[in-house]
Amino acid sequence: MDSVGGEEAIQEPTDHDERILVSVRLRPLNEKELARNDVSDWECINDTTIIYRSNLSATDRSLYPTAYSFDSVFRTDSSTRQVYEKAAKEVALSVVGGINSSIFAYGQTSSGKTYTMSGITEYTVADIFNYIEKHTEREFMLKFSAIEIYNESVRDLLSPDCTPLRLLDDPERGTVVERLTEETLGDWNHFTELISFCEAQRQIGETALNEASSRSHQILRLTIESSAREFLGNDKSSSLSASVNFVDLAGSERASQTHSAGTRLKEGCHINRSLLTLGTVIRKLSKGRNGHIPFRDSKLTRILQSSLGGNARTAIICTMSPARSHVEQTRNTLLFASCAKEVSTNAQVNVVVSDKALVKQLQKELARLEDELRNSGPAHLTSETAALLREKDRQIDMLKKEVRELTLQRDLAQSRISDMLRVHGEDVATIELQSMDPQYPNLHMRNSWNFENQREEPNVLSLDGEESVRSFDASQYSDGHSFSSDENLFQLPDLEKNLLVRNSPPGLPVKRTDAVPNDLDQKRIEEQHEEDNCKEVRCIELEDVITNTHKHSNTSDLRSNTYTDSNASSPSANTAISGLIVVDNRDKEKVVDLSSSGSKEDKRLNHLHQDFVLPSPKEISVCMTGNSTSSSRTLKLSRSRSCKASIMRNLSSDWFEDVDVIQNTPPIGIEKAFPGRPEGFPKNIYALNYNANAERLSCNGHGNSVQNSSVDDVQNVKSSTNKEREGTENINRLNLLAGHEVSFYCTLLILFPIPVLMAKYQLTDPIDNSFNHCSIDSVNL
Ligand SMILES: Nc1ncnc2c1ncn2[C@@H]1O[C@H](COP(=O)(O)OP(=O)(O)OP(=O)(O)O)[C@@H](O)[C@H]1O
Repeated sequence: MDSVGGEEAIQEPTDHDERILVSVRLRPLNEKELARNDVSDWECINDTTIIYRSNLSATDRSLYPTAYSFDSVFRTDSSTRQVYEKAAKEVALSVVGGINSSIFAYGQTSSGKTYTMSGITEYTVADIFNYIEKHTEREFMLKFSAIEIYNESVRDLLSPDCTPLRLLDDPERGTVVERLTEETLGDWNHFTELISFCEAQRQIGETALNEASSRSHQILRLTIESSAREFLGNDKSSSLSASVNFVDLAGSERASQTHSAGTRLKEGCHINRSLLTLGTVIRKLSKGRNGHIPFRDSKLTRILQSSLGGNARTAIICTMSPARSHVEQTRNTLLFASCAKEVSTNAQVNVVVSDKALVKQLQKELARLEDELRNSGPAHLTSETAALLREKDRQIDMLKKEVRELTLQRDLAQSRISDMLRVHGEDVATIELQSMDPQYPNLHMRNSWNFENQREEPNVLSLDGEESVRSFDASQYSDGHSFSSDENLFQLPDLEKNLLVRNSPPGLPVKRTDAVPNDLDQKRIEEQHEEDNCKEVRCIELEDVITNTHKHSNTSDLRSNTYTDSNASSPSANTAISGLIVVDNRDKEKVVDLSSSGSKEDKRLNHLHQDFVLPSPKEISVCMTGNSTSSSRTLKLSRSRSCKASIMRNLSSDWFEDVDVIQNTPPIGIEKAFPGRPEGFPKNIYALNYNANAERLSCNGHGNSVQNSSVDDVQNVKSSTNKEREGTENINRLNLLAGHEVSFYCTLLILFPIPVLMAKYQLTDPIDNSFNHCSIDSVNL
């Protein structure tokens, strides 16, 4: 039911909340009460106040009030007409003005609810008929319906069918009863017939307190629709529609008082339960509409929801018995009434617009909108706006032409660039093929660029395979460092290459140097990497600074003493720290190539190695005792560009020239006590590799005489350098001391490059290879 405010409102809508009108009616003592000499303890002292006259005990006086005030109180001698006139008429007759209204009768069983509500219903209907008769300018339509809620089932009292009815939620009308009979009320007689029919249908039972006790809640509804006869059939036609509910509640009762059992007891339970919900709703509504109101906890409150706190005017008449025997039930009724008078409703006039009026109104609105649309067309464009649009169109055409020209120029430039790149790529390929070393094809397998990046940022590639390869040799280090070892890469060049290619992330290009580059940039990058690769060479400069006289100097001591300020974290730095490794990628690549190639040279080397007998560590230690105990040296490691340059030169044929020089280098005096090593031998160490066993042996102190000798050898080398001028005399002394073993060394050195020997010894038998123990690389002499 729409409530949009009407053009024909016959009553001003109530824009403010209105309290429920609450009255109390006190009935006289009935025959049964008089028969048991029950006394009346309640008295209406005025039109609004009722008091409890009996003397209360101290306890009851603190618990219960003695006076209750309401909108109206009616004495025992008050007629129903008086109750209606004062407590219900105004509210009930609001329905004729389009306002919903409800009249409740609430009280304990046999208190006079039915007696009161029957009279009020009749008076109301009678007054409505009178109103209709007086307002002939309006056309009215009355519809009557009646339901009862018996044991929580809704029943149509105007229908002989006792089938329970369902409750539906209508968005406009709220809760409605499905298939409820609505009888159009014709006249007074018709009304009385319907009332009589409803009374006959209602569930009535006999209890100890009431011979004709209503065992159900009864709701009689009268709906009134009215329209002004003046506007009937024209555009201004509208109607008012409202309903008035006459609610005769079942009486609250105590089974002990009603002596109910069986069916009556069951009825009493349902009655009390629904009344309890009604009391809860009223109590919550009396405290405001905040929070949840349990309207849906019972069908009674669900049906009366709008009447209790919505769009309706409501009046509650509480009936009570004055008998002392019912004082407790009477107090409950007064408590309910006290809460109910705090509840507010907000009733509004319900105006129903007719379909014809609604169509007229919509057509008028449509015409207005169409006019607005026509008036906003292009005909109303000003000349200034049209000129602006033409200018914009001209600019758009110019921009389109410019875009076409630029597109042609771009395509031409791209074509030229493609031709240049094609020609340039062929040149680069030719250059790269020519630059590859046919003797060491595997040198390109190890890309220095990748190697450099792996050393600086090992996590970039995150190659599991590579890490596993590195960890293989890292485990050999006695100090537990897991840094990468270049030697590991050299031992497995092909594996690394495959891993790099296979395991490289998609976004990270892995460059293989065995592939021919296709542009000059690639070649430039490789050259740059080769340059960077050379920078990786660490050189060890020996200082003849005698810091102490450690008798058993070893590599670990050297490391701890020398690199006290070394915080290098790169693998290169770590390598240098751990084992005094000097890395020259190119040297290593050559070593790998030679060691893995299985060449004749390699086989010869193996053969020689089998026949090669080194002096025992003990013998060397004895021989070196004089120098090793006299001084130990602090090694100072530093980058040296000159060292790098020297190494790069020695990688080629210059290396053999140096061998000749070394071979001709006169021996020095130190070799007097070192019969197993030639004087010039250290000069040719380019890439000596640290071996874990070396460090392990070095920890053995005096037992590692070879390790000790390696340090002394360095000193001896420098000493010998200073003494080369002594000539052939020293050579003879060296030959005398070294005997045939020294000669064998020299011969071996002449026949094979030192790096080949070093690599071979390291790879084939790293534990017994005494060269590894020297751990000195690239000595600048
Ligand atoms: N104000 C009154 N004056 C004289 N008699 C009354 C009055 N109110 C009620 N009675 C009588 O009391 C008896 C019980 O009344 P009524 O049936 O209306 O009570 P009730 O509240 O409807 O009971 P129930 O809840 O059991 O239906 C009836 O016989 C009725 O005539």
